[in-house]
Amino acid sequence: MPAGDSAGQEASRQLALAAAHDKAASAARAAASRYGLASVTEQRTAAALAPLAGAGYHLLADRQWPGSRRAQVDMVVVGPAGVFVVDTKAWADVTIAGDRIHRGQEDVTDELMALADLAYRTEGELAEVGLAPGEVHAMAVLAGRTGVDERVGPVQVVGERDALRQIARRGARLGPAQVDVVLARCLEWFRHVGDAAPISTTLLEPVLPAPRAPQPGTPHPADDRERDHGGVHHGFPDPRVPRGVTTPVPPVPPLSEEEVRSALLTGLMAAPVEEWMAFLHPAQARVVRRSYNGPARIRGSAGTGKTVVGLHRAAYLARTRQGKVLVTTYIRTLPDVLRQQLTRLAPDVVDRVELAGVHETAKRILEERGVEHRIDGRKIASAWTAAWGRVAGGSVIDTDRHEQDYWHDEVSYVIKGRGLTRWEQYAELPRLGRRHRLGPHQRRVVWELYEAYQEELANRGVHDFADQIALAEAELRREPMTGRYTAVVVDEAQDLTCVMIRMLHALVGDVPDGLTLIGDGQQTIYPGGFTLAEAGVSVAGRGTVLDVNYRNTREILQFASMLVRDDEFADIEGTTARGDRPAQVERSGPKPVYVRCATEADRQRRLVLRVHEVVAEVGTNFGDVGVLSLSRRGVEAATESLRKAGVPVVNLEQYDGVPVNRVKVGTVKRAKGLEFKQVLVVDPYASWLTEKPEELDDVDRERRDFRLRELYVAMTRARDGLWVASI
Ligand SMILES: Nc1ncnc2c1ncn2[C@@H]1O[C@H](COP(=O)(O)OP(=O)(O)OP(=O)(O)O)[C@@H](O)[C@H]1O
Repeated sequence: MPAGDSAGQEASRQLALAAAHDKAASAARAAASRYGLASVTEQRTAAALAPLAGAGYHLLADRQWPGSRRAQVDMVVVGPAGVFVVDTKAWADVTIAGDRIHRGQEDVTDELMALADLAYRTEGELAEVGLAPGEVHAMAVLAGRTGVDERVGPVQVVGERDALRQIARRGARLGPAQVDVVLARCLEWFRHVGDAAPISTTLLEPVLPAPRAPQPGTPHPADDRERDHGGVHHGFPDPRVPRGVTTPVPPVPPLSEEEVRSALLTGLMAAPVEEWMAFLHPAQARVVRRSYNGPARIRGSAGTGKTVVGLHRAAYLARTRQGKVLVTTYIRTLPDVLRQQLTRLAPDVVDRVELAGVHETAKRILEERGVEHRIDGRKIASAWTAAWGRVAGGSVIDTDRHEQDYWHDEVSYVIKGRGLTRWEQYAELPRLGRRHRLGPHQRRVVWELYEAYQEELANRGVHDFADQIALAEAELRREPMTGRYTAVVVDEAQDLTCVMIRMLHALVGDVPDGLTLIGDGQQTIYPGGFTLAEAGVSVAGRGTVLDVNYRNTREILQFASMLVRDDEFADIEGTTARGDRPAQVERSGPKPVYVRCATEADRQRRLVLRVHEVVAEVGTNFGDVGVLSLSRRGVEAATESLRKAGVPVVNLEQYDGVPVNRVKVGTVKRAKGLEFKQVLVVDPYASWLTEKPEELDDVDRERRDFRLRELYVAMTRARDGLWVASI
C-alpha cells in the first residue's frame, strides 16, 4: 500500500476510534453519575475520569480500603497506563513545598501518607501477578483545582482538571490481557462495598470503509463527523449534587470534548513500552521489592532477567528511599544502554538513578575528594614493557606456554584486583579459577614483575586502572561516604575484582538493601576469582535465583549450554559451582547453524551472505544483528568485510543503546549484558569445540575454560537465530 494511503487509513482509524471513545465516555459519565459516592467532590472526580472508560480503563468505585472495615477508596483506575489509587481532597488554600503539603497553616502531609501506604500495599499485592511496582500510583486529586502537578513523597497531587491527562499521558504500558489480570486481582483486593459494578468499555477495532474515489460535491469525511456529532451534547453532565450538601471548593469547568479526546489520543499514540518494563514474572516482581537486611545477591543463568530485575529494583529503591541509587557494572558502555532502558521504564526517577561504569565511579570519587590520579594509556603500556624487560624477559615465566597477556592478567586481576601489597599474601594465595599451578620460582618472578611495574608507573607519574580503583577504595576507607547513595546495584558482578566490590560496598556498607550484587558465575570471563568473604561482604541467607529464560530459544540455549556442560567455576560465595540451569525456557525457534569454513576468506564471504540472509527475514533489520568475536582481530576482519559489501556497521564500543539500523560488531567482552535477534560468531576454530578436556594439561585446560565461557556468553546473546562459523 502506498505510504499516503496507509497514513490516510490510519487517520480514519484514529478518527473512528475517537468517535467511539466519545460515545463510550458519555455512557461512562452517565454511569459515574449513578455511583453512590459519598461526596460531591468524589463524584466530580469520577466524572472527570469517566472518559477513560472509553480507552480501555476500568474505574472501580465504592471499594473498601483494604485492611479497614469502614474506610473507602474513592476510586481505583486500572488500565493501559497502570493502576491509580485515587483519593479526592476537597481542600481549599493548599500549598505544597518540598515534601510537605499544607492546608492553610495546617500540615496535612500525613493524610496523604495513608494513601501512599495503601499504594505500597497494593504494589505488593499486584506483584503477585507480576505487575512491576512502578505501575501502581497514589494520586490525590485536589477538587476545584487546575494546573497542579506536584509530588508529596510518593503521592502525585493533581488538580481535578488534570487527573485524566496525567493518567492518559503515561500511554500504553499494559496490554489488554495484562489489564485483565491486574483488574481481576484488584477486584479481590479492593472489596466491593455497594452495588455499583466496574465500568468497562472495551471497544471494537473500527471497521473502516473501503476507499472510494471522491465524487464531485462529496463532503470531506471530517465534515461528516462534525454533522454526526452536531446535535449531541458531549460535555460533562452536572454531577448529581445531593440535596442539602454543600461543597467547600467551587467547581471547575470540566475538560472540553476536544481536550478529553486529545488527552486520550496522546495516550493511545504513545509508543508502547516493552512487556518487561511493566509486567514481570511474579518471582521477578517479588525480588524487585524484597527487603534484604544487608547485602544481597541475585543470580541466574543467561537471559533470566537479572538486568531487568536490577533496573526495576534500582527504580523501586529510588522511589522509596531518600538519596540516589547507583547502578554500575564493569563494562564502560553498558550503563549508557541501561540508561536508555531506564528512561522508558521509570521516567519518574531516572534523574535519581546514577548509571556509571565502575571506573567512572572511582574517577568521580577521586575527583570529588581531590585525590590526584593520572591515567595515560601509552605510559601505562610503556611501564609494563619496561618492567617485563627488566624482570621477566628470559625468566621462568617467559615460556611459549603463555603469551605476556597471561602474566599481565595475573598482575592486574589476581594481584592488584585483590589489592595485595605483601609477598606473603601472594606466596600462598589459592588462585581461584586459574588452573595453571605456579611453582614458588614462578610466583617469585611474578611478584618481582609486579614490583617493577609499580615502580615504572611511579617513574612515569601515572596510575593504571586497577590503581584508580584501589585509590578510590582507600579514600573511602579513610573517609566513608555517607548519605550520597541509598543503594548500589551491581550488574554482571562476576566481572568485578575484589577491590571493586570493596569500593562499592564502602559506598553503602551493610545497610538494608544497600548493596545488590547481580550476576552469573558461568559468564565469568576475567581471571582473578575471589570470594565475597575476601571482599568483606556477606550475602548469607540473602540470595535469590531467577530461573526462567526469556531471551533465548530452547534450541539456542541447548547449543550454547553444550559448551559449558562440564564447566566448573569458582563462585564468589566460596564454592565450586556448576552453572545454574533455567527451569523454564519460554521460546523455541530454528536450530542454530554451525558452518565449517575452508579458509578465513571463505568465512568472511559467508558472513556477508548470512547477514543478507537474516535481514531478508520479515522483522529483522541490520540493527538486530550482532557479529561477535573473541578477538579484536576478528572484529576488524568482520568490520572490513561488511563495510566492503556495503553493509552499515557500528562498533559496539560506540553503541550507547540508541536504536541504530547498523549491524553491531564487537568483542564478546563488549557484548556483555546486550542481546540481538541474530548473533553471528565469527572467529572460533573447529578444534575449540572438539578438544577433550581430559586430554589437556592445566595450562590448556584453563585457556579452554575461559574461551568456552566466552563463546557461551556470545551465543546466549542471541534471541532468535545463531550462526557460528569456524575454520
Ligand atoms: N518478565 C519478563 N517478560 C518478558 N521479557 C522478559 C522478562 N524478563 C526478562 N525479559 C527479557 O529477557 C531478556 C533477558 O533479560 P536480561 O537481559 O535482564 O537477562 P540477564 O539475566 O541479565 O541476562 P545475561 O546474564 O545473559 O546478560 C531481555 O530481552 C528481557 O527484556
